[in-house]
Amino acid sequence: MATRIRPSSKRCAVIGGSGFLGRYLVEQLVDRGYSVSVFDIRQGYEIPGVTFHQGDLCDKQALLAALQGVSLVFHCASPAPSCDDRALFHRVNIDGTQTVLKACQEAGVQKMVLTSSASVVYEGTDIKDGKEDLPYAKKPIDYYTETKIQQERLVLEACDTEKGFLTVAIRPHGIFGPRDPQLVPILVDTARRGKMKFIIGDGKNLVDFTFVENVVHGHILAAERLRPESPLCGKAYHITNDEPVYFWDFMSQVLVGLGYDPPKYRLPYQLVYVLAMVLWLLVLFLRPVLQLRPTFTPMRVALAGTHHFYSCARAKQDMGYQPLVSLKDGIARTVESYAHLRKAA
Ligand SMILES: NC(=O)C1=CN([C@@H]2O[C@H](COP(=O)(O)OP(=O)(O)OC[C@H]3O[C@@H](n4cnc5c(N)ncnc54)[C@H](O)[C@@H]3O)[C@@H](O)[C@H]2O)C=CC1
Ligand SMILES: CC(C)=CCC[C@@H](C)[C@H]1CC[C@H]2C3=C(CC[C@]12C)[C@@]1(C)CCC(=O)C[C@@H]1CC3
Repeated sequence: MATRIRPSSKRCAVIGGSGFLGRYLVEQLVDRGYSVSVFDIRQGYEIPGVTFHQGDLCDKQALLAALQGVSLVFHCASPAPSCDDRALFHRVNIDGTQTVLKACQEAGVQKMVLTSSASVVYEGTDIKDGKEDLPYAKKPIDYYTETKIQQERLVLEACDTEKGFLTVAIRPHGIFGPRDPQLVPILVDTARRGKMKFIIGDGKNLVDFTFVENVVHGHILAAERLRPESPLCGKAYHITNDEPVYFWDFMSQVLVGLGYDPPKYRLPYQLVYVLAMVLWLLVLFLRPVLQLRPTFTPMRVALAGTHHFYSCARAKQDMGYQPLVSLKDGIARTVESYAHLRKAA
């Protein structure tokens, strides 16, 4: 029989630690004196003292090897929302998360912090100052959201104070910052292709964009405050910058910061949404013969034209959360870091 190493409270594992958020989390944990193991299907970087375990989270044996002696697990792995592969989302976010839970329990892990998403309650229509008690979306906008809902449910239901296995879910929204592979690169690519000329709707829809270091701060606070007697057990928490911003102002600030023109012509939201729907149906119809990836998907149009901002009052109350970096500073640091994506003079 394999000998089990006794878990140490400062020993943690970050599943998905090679990703955008995961790497920031690892760096901050190391700075705070944790000993960190990363488990991911890819190794993106090296940090002295951090152990990398390359593997698929659907493989319990591979996970067990990485979880030896670990008392705290952060699970922030997921396929990218843009991949649109239902089977993959299901396999990783649902079946894989069940495997992670089993492996944690077998390895004697005591706490697990899941990176969920605020979009688990979003159905493509306005959410203003949404609280955590909103019901899960009955009609999720995509497969990513559908499987994030089931993932969050599984993790929160696994919380069991008697067995000594505690869980909590963090729901960030619109994470951005230096090294983000999605938001700024998609935006710049769209601008370079001359498709960032239009504002969808009246331009006054408020949205949360959250600087990555604030998201990390929320995760670490949650881990450190998660105890058998604490209110965090089995609960979900919104973590945002707590400064909702007009979606189109945020986009314009990033674009202008990088030397591109901001969008200025208005298009009615309903019209663009219907056009995106038609285009999407056409793409589905042509899929057997032609692989197309339209910029304007119904999901993206909804994100760009509706309100979706969330209250983080519960995180403030239960874990003393306050954002550390303001939106203004976060945008400035992000723009500065993407010098290579600046418009050529
Ligand atoms: N980026 C955002 O705006 C938001 C992200 N989230 C959540 O935050 C988490 C982290 O997201 P990002 O850092 O943006 O994504 P990312 O794509 O940069 O990182 C995800 C990591 O998971 C790893 N991974 C994927 N499948 C795996 C598998 N089968 N086994 C092991 N590792 C696997 C990937 O290799 C990658 O390193 C995800 O759970 C995502 O759903 C939630 C809300 C907003
Ligand atoms: C707050 C939140 C959930 C942000 C999510 C980030 C991405 C979904 C956005 C990042 C760049 C955005 C973008 C569009 C939609 C939403 C994003 C992909 C458009 C495609 C919307 C329609 C346009 O006019 C072009 C936009 C490019 C950038």
